[in-house]
Amino acid sequence: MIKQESFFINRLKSVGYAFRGALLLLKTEASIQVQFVIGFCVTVAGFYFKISAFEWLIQCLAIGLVISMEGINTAIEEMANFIHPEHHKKIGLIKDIAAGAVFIASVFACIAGLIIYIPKIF
Ligand SMILES: Nc1ncnc2c1ncn2[C@@H]1O[C@H](COP(=O)(O)OP(=O)(O)OP(=O)(O)O)[C@@H](O)[C@H]1O
Repeated sequence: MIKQESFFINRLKSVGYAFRGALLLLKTEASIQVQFVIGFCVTVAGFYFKISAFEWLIQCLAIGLVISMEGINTAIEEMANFIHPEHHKKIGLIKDIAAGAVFIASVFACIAGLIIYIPKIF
Protein backbone atom coordinates (compact mmCIF):
# COMPACT_ATOMS: atom_id res chain seq x y z
CA MET A 1 0.00 0.00 0.00
CA ILE A 2 2.78 2.41 1.02
CA LYS A 3 4.70 1.41 -2.16
CA GLN A 4 1.61 2.23 -4.29
CA GLU A 5 1.24 5.66 -2.63
CA SER A 6 4.85 6.55 -3.19
CA PHE A 7 4.54 5.43 -6.82
CA PHE A 8 1.52 7.74 -7.27
CA ILE A 9 3.25 10.68 -5.55
CA ASN A 10 6.38 10.15 -7.65
CA ARG A 11 4.31 10.17 -10.86
CA LEU A 12 2.60 13.36 -9.70
CA LYS A 13 5.99 14.95 -8.97
CA SER A 14 7.23 13.92 -12.45
CA VAL A 15 4.21 15.62 -14.04
CA GLY A 16 5.04 18.72 -11.98
CA TYR A 17 8.66 18.73 -13.20
CA ALA A 18 7.51 18.22 -16.81
CA PHE A 19 5.00 21.08 -16.45
CA ARG A 20 7.79 23.30 -15.05
CA GLY A 21 9.95 22.37 -18.07
CA ALA A 22 7.14 23.21 -20.51
CA LEU A 23 6.60 26.60 -18.80
CA LEU A 24 10.36 27.28 -18.88
CA LEU A 25 10.44 26.52 -22.63
CA LEU A 26 7.50 28.86 -23.25
CA LYS A 27 9.01 31.66 -21.15
CA THR A 28 12.60 31.50 -22.37
CA GLU A 29 12.79 29.98 -25.88
CA ALA A 30 12.06 32.36 -28.75
CA SER A 31 11.61 29.49 -31.24
CA ILE A 32 9.03 27.81 -28.96
CA GLN A 33 7.21 31.14 -28.56
CA VAL A 34 7.06 31.51 -32.36
CA GLN A 35 5.75 27.94 -32.77
CA PHE A 36 3.21 28.57 -30.01
CA VAL A 37 1.91 31.74 -31.74
CA ILE A 38 1.67 29.83 -35.06
CA GLY A 39 -0.19 27.04 -33.23
CA PHE A 40 -2.59 29.60 -31.74
CA CYS A 41 -3.20 31.22 -35.16
CA VAL A 42 -4.00 27.92 -36.87
CA THR A 43 -6.29 27.01 -33.95
CA VAL A 44 -8.20 30.28 -34.55
CA ALA A 45 -8.24 29.42 -38.29
CA GLY A 46 -9.61 25.98 -37.41
CA PHE A 47 -12.61 27.57 -35.65
CA TYR A 48 -13.04 30.18 -38.40
CA PHE A 49 -13.07 27.62 -41.22
CA LYS A 50 -14.99 25.06 -39.12
CA ILE A 51 -12.59 22.23 -39.92
CA SER A 52 -13.76 18.63 -39.36
CA ALA A 53 -12.96 16.43 -36.34
CA PHE A 54 -10.39 14.53 -38.42
CA GLU A 55 -8.76 17.80 -39.52
CA TRP A 56 -8.63 18.95 -35.86
CA LEU A 57 -6.94 15.66 -35.00
CA ILE A 58 -4.27 16.15 -37.69
CA GLN A 59 -3.80 19.82 -36.76
CA CYS A 60 -3.44 19.08 -33.01
CA LEU A 61 -0.93 16.30 -33.73
CA ALA A 62 1.05 18.56 -36.09
CA ILE A 63 1.18 21.43 -33.55
CA GLY A 64 2.15 19.05 -30.73
CA LEU A 65 4.78 17.34 -32.86
CA VAL A 66 6.52 20.56 -33.94
CA ILE A 67 6.48 22.17 -30.47
CA SER A 68 7.70 19.01 -28.74
CA MET A 69 10.45 18.49 -31.36
CA GLU A 70 11.51 22.10 -30.77
CA GLY A 71 11.65 21.35 -27.03
CA ILE A 72 13.82 18.27 -27.60
CA ASN A 73 16.06 20.34 -29.90
CA THR A 74 16.46 22.93 -27.12
CA ALA A 75 17.34 20.20 -24.61
CA ILE A 76 19.97 18.78 -27.01
CA GLU A 77 21.46 22.26 -27.54
CA GLU A 78 21.58 22.87 -23.76
CA MET A 79 23.24 19.49 -23.18
CA ALA A 80 25.76 20.06 -25.97
CA ASN A 81 26.67 23.51 -24.57
CA PHE A 82 27.03 22.04 -21.06
CA ILE A 83 29.12 19.04 -22.07
CA HIS A 84 31.31 20.93 -24.54
CA PRO A 85 31.09 24.75 -24.29
CA GLU A 86 33.98 25.24 -26.73
CA HIS A 87 33.61 25.16 -30.51
CA HIS A 88 33.77 21.62 -31.87
CA LYS A 89 32.89 20.13 -35.28
CA LYS A 90 30.97 17.27 -33.65
CA ILE A 91 28.89 19.64 -31.46
CA GLY A 92 28.00 21.62 -34.58
CA LEU A 93 26.94 18.38 -36.32
CA ILE A 94 24.83 17.28 -33.30
CA LYS A 95 23.08 20.67 -33.18
CA ASP A 96 22.47 20.68 -36.95
CA ILE A 97 20.96 17.16 -36.85
CA ALA A 98 18.66 18.15 -33.94
CA ALA A 99 17.60 21.30 -35.82
CA GLY A 100 17.12 19.20 -38.96
CA ALA A 101 14.61 16.99 -37.11
CA VAL A 102 12.55 20.08 -36.20
CA PHE A 103 12.77 21.26 -39.80
CA ILE A 104 11.42 17.93 -41.12
CA ALA A 105 8.50 17.99 -38.63
CA SER A 106 7.77 21.63 -39.56
CA VAL A 107 7.78 20.95 -43.33
CA PHE A 108 5.30 18.07 -42.93
CA ALA A 109 3.14 20.15 -40.54
CA CYS A 110 3.04 22.91 -43.20
CA ILE A 111 2.05 20.35 -45.86
CA ALA A 112 -0.75 19.08 -43.57
CA GLY A 113 -1.89 22.70 -43.02
CA LEU A 114 -1.93 23.38 -46.78
CA ILE A 115 -3.95 20.18 -47.42
CA ILE A 116 -6.51 21.29 -44.80
CA TYR A 117 -6.80 25.01 -45.66
CA ILE A 118 -6.14 25.39 -49.41
CA PRO A 119 -9.52 23.84 -50.40
CA LYS A 120 -11.26 26.07 -47.83
CA ILE A 121 -9.59 29.32 -48.95
CA PHE A 122 -9.73 28.82 -52.73
N1 LIG B 1 29.98 24.60 -29.96
C1 LIG B 1 29.78 24.59 -31.28
N2 LIG B 1 30.68 23.99 -32.09
C2 LIG B 1 30.49 23.96 -33.43
N3 LIG B 1 29.46 24.51 -34.08
C3 LIG B 1 28.53 25.12 -33.33
C4 LIG B 1 28.66 25.20 -31.90
N4 LIG B 1 27.59 25.87 -31.43
C5 LIG B 1 26.85 26.16 -32.50
N5 LIG B 1 27.40 25.73 -33.64
C6 LIG B 1 26.85 25.86 -34.99
O1 LIG B 1 26.03 27.02 -35.04
C7 LIG B 1 24.67 26.65 -35.29
C8 LIG B 1 23.76 27.50 -34.43
O2 LIG B 1 23.97 27.18 -33.07
P1 LIG B 1 23.11 27.74 -31.90
O3 LIG B 1 23.49 27.05 -30.65
O4 LIG B 1 23.19 29.23 -31.90
O5 LIG B 1 21.69 27.25 -32.34
P2 LIG B 1 20.44 28.04 -32.90
O6 LIG B 1 19.90 27.23 -34.03
O7 LIG B 1 20.79 29.46 -33.14
O8 LIG B 1 19.53 27.82 -31.64
P3 LIG B 1 18.51 28.73 -30.88
O9 LIG B 1 18.42 30.04 -31.59
O10 LIG B 1 17.28 27.91 -30.94
O11 LIG B 1 19.11 28.81 -29.51
C9 LIG B 1 24.59 25.17 -34.98
O12 LIG B 1 23.56 24.52 -35.67
C10 LIG B 1 25.96 24.69 -35.38
O13 LIG B 1 26.01 24.51 -36.77
